[in-house]
Amino acid sequence: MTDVLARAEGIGMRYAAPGTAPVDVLEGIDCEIAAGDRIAIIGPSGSGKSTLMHILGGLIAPTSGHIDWPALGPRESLMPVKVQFVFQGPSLFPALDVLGNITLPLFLAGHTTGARDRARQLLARFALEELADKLPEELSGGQAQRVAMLRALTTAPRLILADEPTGQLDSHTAEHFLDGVLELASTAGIALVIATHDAQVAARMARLWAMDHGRLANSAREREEA
Ligand SMILES: Nc1ncnc2c1ncn2[C@@H]1O[C@H](COP(=O)(O)OP(=O)(O)OP(=O)(O)O)[C@@H](O)[C@H]1O
Repeated sequence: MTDVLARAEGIGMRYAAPGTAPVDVLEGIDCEIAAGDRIAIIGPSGSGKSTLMHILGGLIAPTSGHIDWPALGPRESLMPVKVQFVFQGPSLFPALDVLGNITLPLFLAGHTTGARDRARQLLARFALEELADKLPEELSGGQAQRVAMLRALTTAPRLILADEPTGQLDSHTAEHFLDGVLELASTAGIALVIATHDAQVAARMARLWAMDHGRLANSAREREEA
């Protein structure tokens, strides 16, 4: 059985809005995510990190190249159980409390029994249990980011793609939170891909992908380890 979760070959992404010149935001990207991988994607703003993650998780299709998910199946089967996203912007549903938000993927997948208990345990694991009944508008940015990550963990997906998941946390809280996430991901066999501008977060991941103007350059660290 293959352990390749996602495999991209020659991926390109061209945005073409009516009346404007087309823009190539990704070009010629080859990459692979294996089961249990820990990958940091770094690179300047606008270099294409989010776009690449959205393609790798099947949220959008590339305009050129090929992508498949050998160990997961067809694109339409990926979400919400096998692949989860943590988006850069606010992504919690305003009308649901924190428990409702965390359990949403479980309900969508039909796993209703014990869902709220499981979510409470997850919150307690991160000392966030006092947030359980709060609405998203009552949370700080950093609390909302952590709840979004817990929502991604709740179905124990094979792959989580997280866009700047610690961007609104102070460095101590970010490190502590990441410790817990990495531990849970290891226990549950979840591969984690994180786009980050935080060097300390990137250093915690086993592999480093460096994006530059829509291209993926193998980083020094990955070259050294090859
Ligand atoms: N839907 C879209 N239509 C047109 N252009 C887009 C679209 N989405 C992204 N882009 C452009 O693609 C480029 C790459 O954006 P992307 O968000 O992938 O970069 P990023 O590296 O994640 O940036 P950041 O670090 O600021 O989050 C940017 O120039 C952006 O303006």
